[in-house]
Amino acid sequence: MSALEKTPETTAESRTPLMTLAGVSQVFDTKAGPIRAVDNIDLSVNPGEVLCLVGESGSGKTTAARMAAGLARPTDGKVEFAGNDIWSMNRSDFGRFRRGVQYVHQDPYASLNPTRTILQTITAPLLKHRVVKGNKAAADKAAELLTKVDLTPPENYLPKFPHQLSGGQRQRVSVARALTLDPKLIIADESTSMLDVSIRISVLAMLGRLRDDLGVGFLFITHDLAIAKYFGWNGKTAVMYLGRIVEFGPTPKIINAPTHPYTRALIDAIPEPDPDLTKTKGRESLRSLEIPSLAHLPSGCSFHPRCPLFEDGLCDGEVPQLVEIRPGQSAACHVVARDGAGEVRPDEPVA
Ligand SMILES: Nc1ncnc2c1ncn2[C@@H]1O[C@H](COP(=O)(O)OP(=O)(O)OP(=O)(O)O)[C@@H](O)[C@H]1O
Repeated sequence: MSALEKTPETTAESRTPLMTLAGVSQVFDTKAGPIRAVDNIDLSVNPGEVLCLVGESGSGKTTAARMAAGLARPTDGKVEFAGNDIWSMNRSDFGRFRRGVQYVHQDPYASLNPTRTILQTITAPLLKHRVVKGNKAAADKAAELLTKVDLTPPENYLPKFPHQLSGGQRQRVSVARALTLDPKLIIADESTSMLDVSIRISVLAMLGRLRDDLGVGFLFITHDLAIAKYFGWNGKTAVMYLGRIVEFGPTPKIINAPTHPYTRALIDAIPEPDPDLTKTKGRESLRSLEIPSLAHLPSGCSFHPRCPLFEDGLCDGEVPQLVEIRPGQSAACHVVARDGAGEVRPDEPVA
């Protein structure tokens, strides 16, 4: 049996994370010079766990996700699946890894083949990878998967082409296709951001049910902390800024008791009148709204030109490392590392 056939849940070493990014960086050559879209990040997702990756546009979330999915090779660092370095795997193990990690894109229209019916879209991987034998069994399985993503009755959807479906229905088809190969990890990259609010909520609810019923791990990417709160409350959240992780911890702590000034600013930016989120609002205001270019990163902490806690000579010197501020919650901030983030207020319901 190959090392990959033993899933982490079924082995004695059940503490092995499903997915690990260890010291991973990605450098792109651009006209403005080389940019570190992802700079030395460490992340891991345990079997069945949700890890939310949150940050503004351009913070490096998709680049990190593409490396986790094996779609891009890191410039530095290691990507491991079930404890195995994916870039040292032989072809068949790499294929098994790729089947175990499924990517659901932001734009389902771009990721679905417009010339294939939904039946063809779902049955193609089932037949190619011999999950089932024969067209009849594949069609039955496709119907079962559409039912799982609430496209019912499935026979109404199987003969249709992507353009005949709404955005929310197309995204459900993308999720059904991601489930065909019984993945261990789903990477959902802004999977609901293009949908209208009411449809977004119903697709999120469907994803939440799959998360609970299938025990599959999620790397859930969003620019919106309110969505991370909704989907990843029982999991962990990493906040990215300009290619680096600036805060990491259990989602309730990140939402209700953020320590990094950038996380606090993100929470301030949430327009929704959410009483939990507004509790932490209005603590400090940013010194600048301008996001620096990755090609000309500020020295030291790259958040320092915007940061309300900025201290001359401290914040513009060294790059701050992630250090534990409260149990299980770490932040990369010189000032918070030195002064602490204060006690969690009694009215902050930290799980
Ligand atoms: N192939 C590439 N070549 C050059 N630069 C790239 C490439 N891919 C991404 N980048 C740059 O890397 C940075 C991070 O991009 P990335 O898409 O990972 O961010 P993101 O947080 O996912 O943002 P968004 O939500 O807008 O997709 C951006 O400045 C982007 O322009």
